[in-house]
Amino acid sequence: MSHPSHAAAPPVVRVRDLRVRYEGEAGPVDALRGIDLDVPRGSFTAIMGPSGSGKTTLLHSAAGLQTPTSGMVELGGADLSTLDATRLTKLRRRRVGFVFQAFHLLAALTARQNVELPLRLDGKRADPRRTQALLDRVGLGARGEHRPHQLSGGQKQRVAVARALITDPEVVFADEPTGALDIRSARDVLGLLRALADGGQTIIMVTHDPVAASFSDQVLFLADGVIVDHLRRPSAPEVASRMATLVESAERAANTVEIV
Ligand SMILES: Nc1ncnc2c1ncn2[C@@H]1O[C@H](COP(=O)(O)OP(=O)(O)OP(=O)(O)O)[C@@H](O)[C@H]1O
Repeated sequence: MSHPSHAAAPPVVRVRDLRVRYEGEAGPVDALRGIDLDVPRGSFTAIMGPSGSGKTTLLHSAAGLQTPTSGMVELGGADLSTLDATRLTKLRRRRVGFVFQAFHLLAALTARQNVELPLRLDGKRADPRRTQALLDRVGLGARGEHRPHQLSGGQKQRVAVARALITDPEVVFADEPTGALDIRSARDVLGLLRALADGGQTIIMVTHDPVAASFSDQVLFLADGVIVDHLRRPSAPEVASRMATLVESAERAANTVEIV
């Protein structure tokens, strides 16, 4: 969890009784079935759970990328359900940052231009000193003029992290940020995320990897659309063991359905 000095501050993300139902072809799917969550400012939270447990749905709902069926999401004090489409777009552009598994950098742009893109899309000018400071922060101070094809996977993801930070967002949401990286680059990126959280940046990350989760302050375990467990100051073996239990019971439940 966050440093004790943050304890009295209001949570940067508040989720109450969040529910998401998809109308699937084979009938409705309740992807989230009543999530309550407070995320302290400056904390690093990992979300884990078996495939289909609702991780991505939770991340997207908390980030304002999708509208829940019911319940409340508050981000930096703004209740997302009260925002019209224009305000929601502004909130997504200015107050949240995203990091994706597949980097999503534009191939034709340099690292510097990729980092500045969120500001340009918002009709703003980038301060070159700020861009340079962010490139320095992610260890790519000398690579600002490189294009994505001239960078390694880990370097591309670090550009993506700098891009997520350019608007000084309330929260950085990361969806499997190390899923496409080798072990060493993954650790570099996780170390960077950890350092950002230590510097006060709030980070929420979906991951399948217990080692990645061990860089966080707290791990939330989802199963079948509810939070069933959480670990503070997690170690990778502890996370792996809880995940193994969850996956086992998810498989048992799936088998039961087949037998019935
Ligand atoms: N657009 C959709 N329409 C119908 N069902 C959906 C849709 N998106 C997700 N689902 C279902 O909702 C449930 C939760 O999906 P979600 O992608 O949030 O899980 P997840 O934990 O992120 O899974 P994974 O680890 O496999 O990415 C799953 O049963 C999934 O099949």
